[in-house]
Amino acid sequence: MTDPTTTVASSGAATSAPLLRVTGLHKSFNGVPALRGVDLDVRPGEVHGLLGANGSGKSTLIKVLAGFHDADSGTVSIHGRDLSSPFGPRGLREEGMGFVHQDLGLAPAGTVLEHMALDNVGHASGFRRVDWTAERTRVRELLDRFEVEVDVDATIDMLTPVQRAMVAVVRAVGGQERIAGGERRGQILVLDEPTVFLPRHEVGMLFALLDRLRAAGDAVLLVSHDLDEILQVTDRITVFRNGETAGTRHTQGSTRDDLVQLILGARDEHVAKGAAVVHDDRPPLLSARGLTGNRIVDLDLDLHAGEVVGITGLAGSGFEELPELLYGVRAPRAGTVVQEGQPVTDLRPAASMARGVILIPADRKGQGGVLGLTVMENMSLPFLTRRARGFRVDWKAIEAQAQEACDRLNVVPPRPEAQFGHLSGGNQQKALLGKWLDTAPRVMLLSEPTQGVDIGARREIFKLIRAAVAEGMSVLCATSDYEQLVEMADRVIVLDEGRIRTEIHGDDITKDALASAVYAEEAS
Ligand SMILES: Nc1ncnc2c1ncn2[C@@H]1O[C@H](COP(=O)(O)OP(=O)(O)OP(=O)(O)O)[C@@H](O)[C@H]1O
Repeated sequence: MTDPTTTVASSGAATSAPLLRVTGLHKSFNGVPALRGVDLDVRPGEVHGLLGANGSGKSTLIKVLAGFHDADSGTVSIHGRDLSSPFGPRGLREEGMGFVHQDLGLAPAGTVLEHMALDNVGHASGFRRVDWTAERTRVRELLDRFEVEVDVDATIDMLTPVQRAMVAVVRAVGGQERIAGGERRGQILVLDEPTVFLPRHEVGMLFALLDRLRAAGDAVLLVSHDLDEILQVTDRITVFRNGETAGTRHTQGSTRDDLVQLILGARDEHVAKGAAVVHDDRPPLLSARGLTGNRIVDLDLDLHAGEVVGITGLAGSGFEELPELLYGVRAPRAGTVVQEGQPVTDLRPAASMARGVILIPADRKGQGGVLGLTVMENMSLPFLTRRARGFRVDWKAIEAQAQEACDRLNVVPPRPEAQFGHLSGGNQQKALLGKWLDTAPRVMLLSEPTQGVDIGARREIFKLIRAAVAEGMSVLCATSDYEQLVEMADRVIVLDEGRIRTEIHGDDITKDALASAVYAEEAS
């Protein structure tokens, strides 16, 4: 089923000898294979995309390279030198690899200088005096070289999101430069979904930094689920499918459909949104009047049965805040909320849940699920009391329900007893969504619901949500993912500085229309 790696003649980076070559790498967890002989090569001066459905093995490969897991077999060669796992706790860092994970690994109170110096200080053997003057010069030079304009004495919490991401990138590259010493070798930087937490308008700044790494002869392995982003920024793309390499393509000449086909092993199946049957003859399921929060100012909103309402805007425009205000995670400064004609007096999460209003937060690891519990335990949390008879909990019924939900949602692995924290990110999100849909909510408040979710699973999630909406649920979806809004929303509200700038309906919701509404000049 594996399609041999395509080698297309091209100029420059794509034809030089690889900086990193992975051959036949295997890794199983408790006898279940996660990597089944993957191959990958990354060349100097290229940004190489790594794509694959949730659970296809991308993170497992990165964790092997980073020394977090040992591979069962296979080789990795860097700069032409063959190495075999285990690579030790520092992984291949000493060999010139740097890793930037989604959370960036930066402490809010630490300064840029402290973070960048940490690698040198931390790995010196025994006690060593830190020559702060020399470190300051080195760090400034490094930041200047990559044109990252930040004050080395600024603490991380003073930086913008993209500045933080750029510091993490330069830190990863700089750390290896120092370790390698002497003549500068090409570095290999692994970036795991770096744009997920970035405001849309800042993504370009990070990509410009990747261009500078490319020009310096470094290589970047970029993991992402965003096909447009991958097509925009990479030179070549490797796709994993079920722990195998499904193929490698040159980006130039590849289309979205080609990639979807490689990822899913099937053609893209667009889910038609269908005409919404909005019940605006009845009282809205949820209304807000004069709602004011930290960013949102005096907002009026009605959510009717049978509709998906999108809300978007620039980062900081307030759209991110709305689900939390309506759910009661944070108290509004002013305004009223009415549910089906009844004023809401207790606007707190537990009371919202009891009224059938649920929130699925963006940060699923931090807020949505309990990593140490099983899938079944996570899925059953919302209705444990309903499944209890006296002091006894009907675990058989819970297990049957969890199994049914895993099958329906295509959760991999489809085992309710699997530990939730061992599921890939997208599968965690599907499991969480499944549990909430099973509570038959009246109103679902979503915040970036398919972040880190692969294209196949996204479609499944959209289908489930549309089905629940057709039954009379109402959805508010706060996201900066325009594609998601095009696919899902019946109308989209665009916020600007906390106020409604415009509203786009039905077929007028296109990526272009959303982008121009979001970025429109103040004059509008
Ligand atoms: N520590 C672990 N224990 C057991 N199984 C694991 C562990 N880590 C990963 N797996 C399994 O290995 C497979 C590959 O997961 P991996 O996280 O590498 O996928 P991924 O491609 O990174 O997915 P995503 O895009 O969702 O992040 C999955 O089936 C996952 O459940």
